[in-house]
Amino acid sequence: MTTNAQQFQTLQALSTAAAELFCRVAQQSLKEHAHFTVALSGGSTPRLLYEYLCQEPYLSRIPWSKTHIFWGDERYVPSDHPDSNFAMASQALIQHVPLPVEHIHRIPTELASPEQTAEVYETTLRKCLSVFDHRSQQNNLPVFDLILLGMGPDGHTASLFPESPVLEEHTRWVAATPVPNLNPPVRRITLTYPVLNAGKTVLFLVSGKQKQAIVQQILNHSQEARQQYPAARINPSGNLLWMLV
Ligand SMILES: O=C1O[C@H](COP(=O)(O)O)[C@@H](O)[C@H](O)[C@H]1O
Repeated sequence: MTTNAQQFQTLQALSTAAAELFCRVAQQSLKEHAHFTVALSGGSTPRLLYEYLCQEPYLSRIPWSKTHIFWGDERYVPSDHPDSNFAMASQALIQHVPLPVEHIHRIPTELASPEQTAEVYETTLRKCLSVFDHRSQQNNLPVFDLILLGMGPDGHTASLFPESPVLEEHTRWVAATPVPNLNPPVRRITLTYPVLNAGKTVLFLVSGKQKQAIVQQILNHSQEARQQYPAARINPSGNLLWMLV
């Protein structure tokens, strides 16, 4: 794994750098295996990146007809709900680019429960990624070309929250999880560590002064950070990049 951290002065500068990286990874992936697979994150930070990707100079550099979009996590809400990660990405990006509809692999939150949603999404990942042969040699895990992640003020990433039992999940690729301290409780669906850590390039986009101290502890590989902050346990086999503002 190689780790790299970059600090930016503005969200615009961060989003420009992230858009450049997105294009580079997409083009490289196409050379390697004729597809580009990306897992998107939710939250507020990546929205500007998504808006940039549907404009030049990025739009025409992305092989949309060979791109497959997945999600790293989702709230268990309808797909047009204001809290839906799919809805955000759809409004900011997907509706504006020539992406074939069958390449949009959203987390199906219309199913009867978050558990069933997680199971069905895992089956989707297994089917799609075996067709593309995006599997790691050793343990047959799916290997996304690019995984975008964010980090919450409690150190959560995707929907891996501090002290959640899902942090210890080693077998399932997708899991349902409660969100601590929320009333009424909202449930979520998340990719698990084995999948996130199999990513070829993992890019964290983190904004907010209050998160900088946590990121520093994570970058210093402190043992406390590893125990306290789920984001600290993202150690992919591929490249790990942090873009901070
Ligand atoms: O809950 C979530 O938040 C994190 C971080 O979001 P941000 O608003 O601080 O950028 C995000 O990565 C995750 O996908 C989302 O579900």
